[in-house]
Amino acid sequence: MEQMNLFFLNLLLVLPVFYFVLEYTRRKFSNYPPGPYPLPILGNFLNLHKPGHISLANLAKVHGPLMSLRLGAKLLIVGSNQAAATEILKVNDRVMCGRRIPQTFEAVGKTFDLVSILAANKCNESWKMMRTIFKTELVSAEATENKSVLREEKVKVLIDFLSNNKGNVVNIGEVVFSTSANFVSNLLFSKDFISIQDEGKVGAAKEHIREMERLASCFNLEDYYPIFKGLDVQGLGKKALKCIESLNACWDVIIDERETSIKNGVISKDKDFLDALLANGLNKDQINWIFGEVLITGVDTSSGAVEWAMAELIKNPEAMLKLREELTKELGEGTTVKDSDLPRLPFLNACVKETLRKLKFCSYPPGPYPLPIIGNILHLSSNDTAHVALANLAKIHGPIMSLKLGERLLIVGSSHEVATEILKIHDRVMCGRPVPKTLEVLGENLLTLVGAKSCTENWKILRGIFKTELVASEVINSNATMREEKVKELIDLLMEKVGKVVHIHDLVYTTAANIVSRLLFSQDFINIEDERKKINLVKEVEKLASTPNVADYFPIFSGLDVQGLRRNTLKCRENLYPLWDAVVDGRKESIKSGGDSCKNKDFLDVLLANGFSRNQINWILTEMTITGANTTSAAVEWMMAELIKNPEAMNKLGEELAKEISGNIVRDSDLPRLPYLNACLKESLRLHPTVGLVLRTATETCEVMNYTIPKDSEVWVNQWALGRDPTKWEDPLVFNPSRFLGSNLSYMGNNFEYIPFGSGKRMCPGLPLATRTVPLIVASLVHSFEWYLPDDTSPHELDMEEKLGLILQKSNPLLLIPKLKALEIRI
Ligand code: HEM
Repeated sequence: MEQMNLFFLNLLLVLPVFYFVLEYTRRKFSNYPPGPYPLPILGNFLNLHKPGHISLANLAKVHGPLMSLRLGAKLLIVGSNQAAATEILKVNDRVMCGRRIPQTFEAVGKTFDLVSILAANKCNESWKMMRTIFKTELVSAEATENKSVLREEKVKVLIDFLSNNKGNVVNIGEVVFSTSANFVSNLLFSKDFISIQDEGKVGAAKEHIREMERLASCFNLEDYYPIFKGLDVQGLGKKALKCIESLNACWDVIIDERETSIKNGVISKDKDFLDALLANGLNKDQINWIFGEVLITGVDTSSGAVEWAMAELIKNPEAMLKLREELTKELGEGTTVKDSDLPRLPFLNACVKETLRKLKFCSYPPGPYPLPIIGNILHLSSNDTAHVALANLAKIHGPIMSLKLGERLLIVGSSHEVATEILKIHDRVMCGRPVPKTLEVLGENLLTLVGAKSCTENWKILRGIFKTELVASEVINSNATMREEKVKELIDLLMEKVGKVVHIHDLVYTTAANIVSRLLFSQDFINIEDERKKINLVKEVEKLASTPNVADYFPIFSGLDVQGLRRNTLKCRENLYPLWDAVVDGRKESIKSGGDSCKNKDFLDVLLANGFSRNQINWILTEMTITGANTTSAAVEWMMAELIKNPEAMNKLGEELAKEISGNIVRDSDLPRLPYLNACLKESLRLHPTVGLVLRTATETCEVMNYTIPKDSEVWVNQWALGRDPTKWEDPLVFNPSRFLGSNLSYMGNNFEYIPFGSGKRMCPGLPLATRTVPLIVASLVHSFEWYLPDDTSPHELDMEEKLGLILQKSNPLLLIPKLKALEIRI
């Protein structure tokens, strides 16, 4: 056995040495250009941690303008100066005319016997034929000149559309996409492809085109490791086939119509690209592919350039003014720009050139080194919880960072400037929320606020109902007595536990869940005495929803349930939904029998009146209980922990309560007279924002702090890091409620150094309820009892370790012993 171990140990030592000797010899005798040393198997992948073009530019500074790198089993040569470019693209152009086609499209090519311009791997006969047709039919000087009227017509449709939408928000990228898609489609087959009004269709076609682009640029193991060739382990080939089929369906009808017309002898005198392709004997699949290629290369690039040019002009009012002046001077007020006017507009031309120059450099924010395949997952699985790990990374990489989590791009903002850009300036775009694949098992049409992937119609309706039925100020005021009653039940229970150790979070959880359930369906959900089973059920759903699901980061796993999360979610639903079923059935019965007619309508009544299904209602009741109960109890637990750890603050709060509260019970109406209590709440939320990270997704591509944030990237704002930013807070780690006394700083989402409730469209709608419930509970606990740590632990030994699930909670639950105050406070 020992000998075996020794053998393997020797092998381990010898293999790397052998590899480096081999690589050294190969380099020495192969005369490849210089370059960074490749690692075994991986090669130089780790050298490309920034967006490829930037890493390569940096490497060229070290290794020279002509470099060689190894990517897995592939050799890559990179030229980075004029001389290298001339040698590659001019002197050796004949030899260097191949193009690498990603393996992702290998299956597509084989299935459809494609001909191609963009994706031809060499300059073969079919490529030559296609290029000739392309040049003569689409982009020859004559064709360009002939089509100037067509271009002007399409631009006029755009201008008319914008004139009809004066004062409305328009998505420039989308409408220009239609204009440029129709211009190209008229060249291809003499028809508009997309109606400018039809945003939905624009979206679908655009999505297919974008998906193709994404798939083409996706890292595919097969490209670099021949051992994987043909296996499609990442499922990219399968996806590409599906995407092509969806794209093809868009113009199959057009090709069929044209073929029928030609068969029937109906031939238009203006021949177009489609006529030329058919005349050259291309079949339908081949034509579909060529249409796809031309649209991908022609439409998205032009509409993207217009969108960026407009964004630059809006961002630079001086340039916009100068351009307006040029247009007025050359063309006069209010005239339409003609194709023939362009040569007289040098500043316009300069603006386009400058946009294209900048576009070349647009890149993702900096960030730590992503490993192949797993990306930066290890950076978030260190000993620190995600918010702390990200705050530490931000100290190195800056307040806006990009990380790769498997195949997902994650952008993280950690300063108030970045938070302002994400949650205020780009709020409309950043209003998506990442939703774990685990929850998809609950059905497609979930009724959800927190889990709405974007601000859908159902989300709007639900947020409206939430605001009017749960947190409108008259509702909050009229429910004050209910909240006081629930808190009194908690205090009464604690009276029976005087001298014993109590679990603060669990006790308050019941109170908070019942306050929310009273608002939702006018009943208690959990028996205050002890209903651990129900608490556990709700917490289990929460745990499943917050457990990272590999399928979210590696789409290859999306059809599987490797961690059993979906199976367990279904199991949980089986146990939880019957509890809601009983509530909903009871309500329906009572509505039928007319018994509810004199009762004030609650949230459930409104959901039923809006015709939401049983499955939808069950989920929203689950979600509301989770968000309402857990955030409130975690906030109370943190606030009590800080008060215990800081006896001075506890004494000061006790004094304020003794002075201001006339009876034994703290009332809701007392809260405005308790500024120190309010300051304690704010300070506790600063150090322990209950959500930790504000999670969003970008619903469109946009630019934040001059970096590109692509559509569908996850965007997190680290509110924990904002609350502890030493450039914004004096002694940021010290619990000092007095910093908020006399300060205007509020949690209403306008001060971006302090956003415990988030900000913008998706800001916490429960704020009015939380900011009345949390201080009422804490004030009642402090006013009624003295609090001690078990086992004579001294306050400063209390640990404040955190754990981050859906919310940021105390890692070790706060266990305290209540003792009656010297002057007994009880009614
Ligand atoms: C101290 C207590 C609480 C804190 C610190 C808190 C914090 C937050 C934060 C940071 C967000 C994300 C905001 C964003 O994306 O900009 C959020 C969302 C949300 N919160 Fe709260 N929350 C609290 C209590 C509550 C309560 C009591 C309820 C309900 C009864 C609630 C319901 C919600 C809902 C429904 C959302 C999702 C809104 C949407 O996506 O449209 N929260 N909360």
